[in-house]
Amino acid sequence: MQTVNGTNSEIQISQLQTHKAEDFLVIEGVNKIYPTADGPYTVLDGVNLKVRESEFVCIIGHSGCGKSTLLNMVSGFNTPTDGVVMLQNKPITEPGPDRMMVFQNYCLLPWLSVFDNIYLAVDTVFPRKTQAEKRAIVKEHLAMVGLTEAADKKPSQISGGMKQRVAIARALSIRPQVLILDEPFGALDAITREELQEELLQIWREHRVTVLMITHDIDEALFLADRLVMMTNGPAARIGEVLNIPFARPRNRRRIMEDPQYYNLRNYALDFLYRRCAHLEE
Ligand SMILES: Nc1ncnc2c1ncn2[C@@H]1O[C@H](COP(=O)(O)OP(=O)(O)OP(=O)(O)O)[C@@H](O)[C@H]1O
Repeated sequence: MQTVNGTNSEIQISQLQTHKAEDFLVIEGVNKIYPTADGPYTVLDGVNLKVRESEFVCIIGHSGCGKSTLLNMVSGFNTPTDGVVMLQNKPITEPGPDRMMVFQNYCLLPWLSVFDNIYLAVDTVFPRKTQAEKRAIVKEHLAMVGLTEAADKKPSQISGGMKQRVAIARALSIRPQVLILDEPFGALDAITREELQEELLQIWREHRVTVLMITHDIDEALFLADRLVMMTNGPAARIGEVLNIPFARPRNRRRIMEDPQYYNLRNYALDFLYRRCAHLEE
């Protein structure tokens, strides 16, 4: 074995670590068939994807192609008909606090305050921590999303953007390894959406959490992701192509939009979604 600046064992260890980092989350040969009144309905057919630790991956595809079905298998709320989804070499068979989901419709408990919505999650996952420790975690995460002042408000008293900040803070407060976002900003106005994208990038940078995010917005994906996974149309959808997004981080929206590569990538993705994914299906 060739050695460079070190012993054989050092190189073997670094190779192992590289291998492990690349195989952090593995989706392998996944098919999903739903039984329906009209017979079996194949939603996903042969989906394979490897996600590195701390990677930010966006998933795009036409409505109904099976994006949520796929991410629900990562969260453990759904299971593949064939194939396997593994996190750090362990098959995912059920939901767990190592994988947290954030949905478009926030899913906050309306009768609890902002503070208590997060506290409930922290208390459930860390029952042995003291009350003071749990309150400190909640405060830290409220501050992270700029909502310290809104701690005592009920969800009905805050805006959609604030609700989504609470949902993100709640998801991160239990320190998941994977953050799964299902169109999290789909219901927000354009300005709030851009603000939250910036905040999400900052949080991701600080927490180094692995992110899987469904979006319908190519610009959002180009701003946020390391890779954009483009799915073919359903039924029997699969991953058509994966686009590497090369922009340096930290990203500046204006700067990347001035980069000629931006429009090449954007046009490439649009072409895939509106022309080639249909062709692939044929
Ligand atoms: N439990 C189920 N039984 C039968 N069919 C289902 C079930 N769940 C989802 N489907 C169907 O599977 C397909 C994929 O649904 P899914 O929600 O995963 O798509 P999606 O790409 O996330 O859609 P959207 O972008 O509109 O949210 C759809 O045709 C849906 O109707």
